Amino acid sequence: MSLVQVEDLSVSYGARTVLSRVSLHVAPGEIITIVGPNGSGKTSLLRAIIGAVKPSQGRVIQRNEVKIGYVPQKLHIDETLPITVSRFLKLPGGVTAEDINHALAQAGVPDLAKAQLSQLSGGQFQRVLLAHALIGKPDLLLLDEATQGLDQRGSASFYQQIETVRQDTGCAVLMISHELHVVMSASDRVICLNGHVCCEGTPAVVASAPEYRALFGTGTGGALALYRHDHDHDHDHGDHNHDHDNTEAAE
Ligand SMILES: Nc1ncnc2c1ncn2[C@@H]1O[C@H](COP(=O)(O)OP(=O)(O)OP(=O)(O)O)[C@@H](O)[C@H]1O
Repeated sequence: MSLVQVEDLSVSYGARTVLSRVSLHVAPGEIITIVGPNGSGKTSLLRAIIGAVKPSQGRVIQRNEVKIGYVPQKLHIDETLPITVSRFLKLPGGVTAEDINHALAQAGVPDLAKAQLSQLSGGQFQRVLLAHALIGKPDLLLLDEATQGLDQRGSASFYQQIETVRQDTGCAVLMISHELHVVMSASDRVICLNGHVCCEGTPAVVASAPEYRALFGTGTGGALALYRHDHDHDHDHGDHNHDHDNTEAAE
């Protein structure tokens, strides 16, 4: 049974509809990447799934007692606030030192418990946010542009970490990619959102193509893949202003 089922979901802010009749499901252990242009409703979709935004139509059905870990797009920490990683991870309450060490190890930063939050690098901070989401032992991890601000190698390394987490815990992952055409190669499915579900499919893995190497070098360990939209189907919508065909390497 699906962990989460989104049925015919629409989301509006005032008179403005930003998501229109979106349906998708997430199966246990599956990795799904959502791509789409800025403002296409990606964050709104994740927020609707966690119940932070009310649908104007349709519904989100969660499997009984499903646990969701959410890594938000941005988290503003007051840099003058002295707070250690360990203290930050304790904030949900009822969290033991063992839970913290375990989550940090799963997130690939076992030695950061005593570090100051404000002194972490971008990549370390993302991993601490990941650890925060992992503390509740989620069945589903929701990641909103978790690699934004990281360089390609940093993104690849983060994606490899996510893959390890999936292998170790069996959790499903629904993540938003901040790039239209580059996704985690371990994605089982890629869904392109543009207010509605524009199209979906598997990522074309072209790690050996010269174009891919030119873009990403060879040091990413195959964690990144280009995604090419598969346009077998018709597009009746007039609102497609993003470029579908810049990844010739996937041909
Ligand atoms: N709370 C809100 N109130 C009003 N409008 C909002 C709100 N949140 C988002 N929007 C608008 O809804 C649209 C979709 O936003 P959303 O953040 O879901 O898109 P996104 O695909 O995640 O964008 P980005 O890639 O830029 O992060 C945007 O035009 C945004 O300005």
